This record gives sequence, C-alpha cells and structure tokens, in this order.
Amino acid sequence: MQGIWTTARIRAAEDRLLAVTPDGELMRRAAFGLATQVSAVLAEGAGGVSGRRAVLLVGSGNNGGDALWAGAFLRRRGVAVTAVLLDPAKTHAAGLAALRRSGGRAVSSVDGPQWISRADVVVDGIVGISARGPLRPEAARLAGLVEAPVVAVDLPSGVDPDTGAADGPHVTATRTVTFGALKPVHALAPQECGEVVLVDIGLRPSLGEPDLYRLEPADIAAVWPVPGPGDDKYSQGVVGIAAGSATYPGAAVLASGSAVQATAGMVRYAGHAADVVRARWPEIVATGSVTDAGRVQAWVVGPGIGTGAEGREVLRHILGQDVPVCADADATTIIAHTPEVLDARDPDTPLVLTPHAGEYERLMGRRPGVDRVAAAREAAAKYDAVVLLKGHCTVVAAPDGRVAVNQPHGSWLATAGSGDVLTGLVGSLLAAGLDPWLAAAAAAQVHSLAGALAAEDVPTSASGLVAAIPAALRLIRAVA
Ligand SMILES: NC(=O)C1=CN([C@@H]2O[C@H](COP(=O)(O)OP(=O)(O)OC[C@H]3O[C@@H](n4cnc5c(N)ncnc54)[C@H](O)[C@@H]3O)[C@@H](O)[C@H]2O)[C@@H](O)CC1
Ligand SMILES: [K+]
Repeated sequence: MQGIWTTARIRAAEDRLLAVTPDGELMRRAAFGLATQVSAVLAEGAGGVSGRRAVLLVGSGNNGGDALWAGAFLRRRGVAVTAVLLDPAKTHAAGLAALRRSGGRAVSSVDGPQWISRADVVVDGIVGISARGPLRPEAARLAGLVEAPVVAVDLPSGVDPDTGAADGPHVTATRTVTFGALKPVHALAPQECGEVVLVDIGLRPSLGEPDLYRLEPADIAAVWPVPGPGDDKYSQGVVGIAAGSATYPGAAVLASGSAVQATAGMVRYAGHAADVVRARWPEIVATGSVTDAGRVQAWVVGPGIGTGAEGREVLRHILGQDVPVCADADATTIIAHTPEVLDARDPDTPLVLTPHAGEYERLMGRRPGVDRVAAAREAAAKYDAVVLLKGHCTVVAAPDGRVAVNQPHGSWLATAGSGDVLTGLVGSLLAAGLDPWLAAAAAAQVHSLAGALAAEDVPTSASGLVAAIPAALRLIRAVA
C-alpha cells in the first residue's frame, strides 16, 4: 500500500532527519530530483534541454529555495533560467546565491510577465507545505499568465496540502515533484497535481505509520478472491442483493450483474425485479422477498428499494441476519431518517455505508465540506461503519481510523447507475470474507478502473461499466 502522511507528520519527520543531516543536504537532494524532472519535462515538451528557457516562480519559503537550487542545477545542463521573485527581501538567500553563481537571472514580479510568456517550462516554487489558502493576488496574476507546462515543487501552490481543497486561485501543474513522502494533496487533488513524482530524500525511516493509504494493484490482486481447487459455488461466499423494484428494475440488474462479474461465487437476488434480473443474468438465483432468499454470507441493500415502510422492513430484516452488509442509496436515506433500524444490527457485524455528498448530508446533518477525509472519519465513528464517501477521489474510512483514498481514472463514473455497480462490487468482496475497509477500498479502485476501460475516452454507461469489470481485474492482475 502506498502511504500518505499529513504535513504535520512530514514536518516532524523532517525535523528529526534535519537534526542528523549536514546543513542544506536535504534541500540539495530535493532540488537535484526536481531539476531532473524539469529536464524531463523540457525534453518531452520542448524537444531538448540545453538552450531551453525555464522560469522559476519563487515565494518566500523553502519551497522557493528548492526551485532556486534546482535552477542552479538546470544551468549546468545549459538551460536559460530566470527566477521571478515574489518577495525579494525574503527570498531563500543560499538558493538565490547559488542560482546567481551558476549564471541564472533573478527579476522582480513586475518584470515577470515578459519572461513567463517566453518560457518553455515554469517551475512553481511559490509555496509548499507550510502555506494555507489560495494564492495571493500577485502570485495569482503571474500564475494566470502561464501557458507553458508547469512543474510544481512539492505541491501546486494555492491547493491545500492536507485537504486538497482548491477553492481559490491556484496553480494547475503538469507534473508535481514531491519529496520524502506523498502528502494528502497528492491523493486528493489529482487534477491540480498532474503526474506526481516522488523523490527520495531519506525521510521514510523517520515517518512511522501512514495517515492515509492508497491501494496499489498488488494490494488488490493479493486480496481479490479467485477460486482454488477445493472451492465450489458456496465456499467462495454467496452475496445477496436486495435492490430495485418492479417499476425501476435497473438498479437490481446493475448491482446483481456487478456482483456476478466480480467474483466466482454465487449471487442471490431478492426483490420485485426478480424476473428482469433472472432474464438478464441466468446464473442468479432470484426470489421475490428477502425472507425466502436463502443463506448468504453478505447482503447488498438499498439501490431502488424505496424509502417507505417496505424498504425499511427489508433493511431491518437484512441488518438482523448477522452477516456483513453494504447499505447504499435508499438504505442510506432510511438510516438517516430512522436510525433506529440500526438497532437490528449486531454491533460486531460489519456495515459499509456508501454515501455521495447529498446522502452524507442526510446522515450527518452537514455537507462533507473541503476536508473529505475528516468528514468520512466522523461518519465512520458515528455509525461504527466503514464509510465510503463518493466523489472524484473516493475516500474510505474505517471506524478504527484507517483511511484509503482512491486514485481516479478520469471522471467516467459520473453516469446514472454507476453507484449500483460499486455496491455490487463491495457486496461480493464482503461475501468472500474480506476486511470491510479493504473490500470497500478495493471495490472503489476496480470500479474507477472499469470506468476508464469501458470509456476509452468516450462516455460510457453503467452497463458498460459492468461489462468492463473482468478487463479491470485482468489489468490489475497483470500489472501487480
Ligand atoms: N524542511 C525540510 O527538510 C525540507 C523542505 N523542503 C521544502 O520546503 C517546503 C516548506 O518550506 P517552508 O516551511 O519554508 O514553507 P513554504 O515554502 O511552504 O512557504 C511558507 C511561506 O510562504 C508564505 N505564505 C504562507 N501562505 C501563503 C500564501 N497563501 N501565499 C503566499 N505566501 C504564503 C509565508 O510567509 C511562509 O513564510 C516544502 O514544501 C519543500 O518544498 C524540501 O527542501 C525538502 C526538505
Ligand atoms: K509549490
């Protein structure tokens, strides 16, 4: 699993490492890695390195120092380097001296525009992990003039390092070069960061346990259930799907189909869309009611069941079965409006909730806000459940504090019925006995990958998503 650390933890680790490292050594390592990446962007975008023009946007902190030192390294490779100093009196002195010694130029922000307009690459050293809030007006004005590819130092300035919030003027980078460890911004603001490159500066041993995680293909491949020689249809876990209605059978077909595609075990369906489900997926054992569905190892409940008395009874029955439950869509609304249905649940039985922002508001009485990690954690604690908070970057929080952030593959999942597919994936993994946090996080990753594969650069549908699940799993197993 890829670890991610909050800036407070990073700074504490940096302090420990700085105390045992020669002066300036960490910044030198960071700047060298940065210069290598700027050269690569020049080579790709401007067809070469020597003779190309780099402009550094330099703020008052060490982030600007990194940019200046990188500028000195770039000079050695024949790059024409101009530093635009946003706050000349507070510029990192050693970095500026190094740049000047190497033959680089420094100008004030008044002269910035003429250099920015001719740049082949712009290096964003405005602010790093110590800053909060959007770009100040002068930096925002200069950043707004940039047309060349941008390499962000540590993070795109103006984006919040710990929440990824980009709710004011900010830099949007082609590539972000970060040092020592990934910070939350890199997982939570992928569009602003562009490609993220991690430069090792020797920080890892000082860091301790991560604050957040991102599953890598190998993590998913390691836990995704595949049948072994001793398996039969029951031994791999049977998932029950309580979804859809006679009028709206779509949710039932999508959630059930997703479960069929995800794992090799058995899928049972219970509800008013049994005929439609059976016709679309003949391998499913379908009945009209949850009370005669037969034994399952996990339940998916909610999409399209309605929020009235019948839906409430279905949910209450399922929560009382002592098997893991993924409660989605209408089930979330029922829980929000009549939390006493949760009394039917044995507290030791895993529950996964999968709210989008609107359902989150119903559950918690407030919008998730900019700190989506904190929002998911709070809901997980309140409901003693794994909470999968949907969004461009899905956040999965467990009641024990573990948080995973999903890496999106485009925005193809913004399509009707996409959530039903995700629920089916979560349910089939719960039935296979996965840890519920891992099940939700792995399902979210496979879901977004399936979306990208189904779309292939043109919009897809939820049905396309269901069809692409095997391809997503094949790809994950291939790259793991
Ligand atoms: N500490 C270390 O060991 C290392 C730090 N490194 C670099 O140092 C950076 C952190 O440096 P600093 O702690 O000096 O902080 P920053 O470079 O993030 O700059 C903070 C400064 O920016 C100003 N500022 C705050 N908010 C602002 C805003 N919204 N707009 C404009 N200016 C604002 C403040 O005056 C503050 O002095 C990292 O991001 C990384 O780039 C790297 O060199 C690796 C090693
Ligand atoms: K920056």
